[in-house]
Amino acid sequence: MATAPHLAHLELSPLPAEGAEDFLAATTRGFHQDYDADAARAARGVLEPERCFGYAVDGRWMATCGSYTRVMTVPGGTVPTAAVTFVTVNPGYRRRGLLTQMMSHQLRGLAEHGEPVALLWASESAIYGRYGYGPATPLVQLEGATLDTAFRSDVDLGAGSVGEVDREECRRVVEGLHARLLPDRPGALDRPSAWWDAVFFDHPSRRHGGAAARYALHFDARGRPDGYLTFRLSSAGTADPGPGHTVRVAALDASDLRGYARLWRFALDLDLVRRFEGPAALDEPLRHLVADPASVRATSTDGTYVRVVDVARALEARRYALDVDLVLGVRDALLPQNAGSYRLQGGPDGASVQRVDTPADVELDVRELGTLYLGGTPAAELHRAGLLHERTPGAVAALSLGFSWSRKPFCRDYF
Ligand SMILES: CC(=O)SCCNC(=O)CCNC(=O)[C@H](O)C(C)(C)COP(=O)(O)OP(=O)(O)OC[C@H]1O[C@@H](n2cnc3c(N)ncnc32)[C@H](O)[C@@H]1OP(=O)(O)O
Repeated sequence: MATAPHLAHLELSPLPAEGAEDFLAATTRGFHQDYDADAARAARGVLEPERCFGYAVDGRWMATCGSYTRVMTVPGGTVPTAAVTFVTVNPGYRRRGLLTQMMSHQLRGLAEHGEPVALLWASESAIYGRYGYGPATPLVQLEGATLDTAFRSDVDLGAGSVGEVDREECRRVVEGLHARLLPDRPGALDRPSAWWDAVFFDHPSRRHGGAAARYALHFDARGRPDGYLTFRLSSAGTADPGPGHTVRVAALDASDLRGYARLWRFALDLDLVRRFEGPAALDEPLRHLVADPASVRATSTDGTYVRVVDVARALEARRYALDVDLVLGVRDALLPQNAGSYRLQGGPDGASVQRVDTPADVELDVRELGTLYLGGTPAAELHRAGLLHERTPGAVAALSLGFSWSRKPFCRDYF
């Protein structure tokens, strides 16, 4: 007979090297999804058991947590990053502090292992601030009517073309392109080889009512692929073959603007399609290509959340748009060893950070530092909201300019 939750003995345990099955089943249940053997196989391909743990009762996981070893692009560099995932607590065990225990345990472990930054997608935006995670990569949901999206007459589509290809051909091109485009996009993650199967995994359970994923490449004037598009058509309400589909653009990128523009035209000009939607970066060029800017509606939401686990190493990993020399006073209730005053001397060529005893120019919580870290939100905005305290006049303006970057952060990888 199952143990009653209020009588269960709860002790954090690591996930054994073998036995991921029940762990994955518990996470699936935690997200109210049906267990699917193919999806579990795909998840196992990237699972790092030594980074997973939780609470088991009667040999079954009642709370789960884990992370992946990734590297994230930051302005002008990269930083080793724990991509946090699998966070669930079984309904019988909720709201008795298990998540808080798991978050504390995980953050202490990351600090010990020297991983300076943790990153996650929050299922609900109210959960993770209390653990020092700040919303760092604003995510924009684009949508509109395809027939309204004519481009400005001065948009150059170049002399290339777009053609549909199968998944394997697209994947080969994207693998090369991703490595080339990665350094230019703060917030983006590297993709160790096992991740490519996960990125191109297109199981029906992941389609959210849409049809199977389709793939297209942009070929430059000489026929070389230099851009790609992953899309699916939502078939909701369109059982008959007439017009009325929505094209969901899952990913679109190219090494130059002409390819980018032509890929969008391909998606927006699909016959029988009347609406488009898809996730994009805050600085998505599409909004500037259309003749009628109102034809592309953009709703901003929270994307990934950053948790700075080691202030000095995290700040040294990035570069700064302008020279900054500031002392930041950082509060960190969960990782007291991370709290303190740090002198940041940085600029376009690099940065150095030292712990100091001098008074801070700006005081902030580690959560706000996470929000600032990738340059997605200016410090002045947080200051206006009362979330930073300026002790030296002008310090917030300097922080805003220094932390800004030429590209907005964006993360295309869901984990
Ligand atoms: C990175 C990822 O994997 S994101 C996925 C997160 N998981 C899910 O959304 C799956 C469904 N939800 C769950 O499994 C659980 O509700 C969890 C994991 C979100 C929370 O687990 P619990 O063990 O109940 O959280 P715990 O008891 O430690 O609560 C800690 C605090 O967070 C608050 N909290 C917990 N969940 C939520 C929520 N969904 N929304 C707002 N606040 C929340 C609690 O009220 C509590 O607040 P307090 O410290 O002020 O008292």
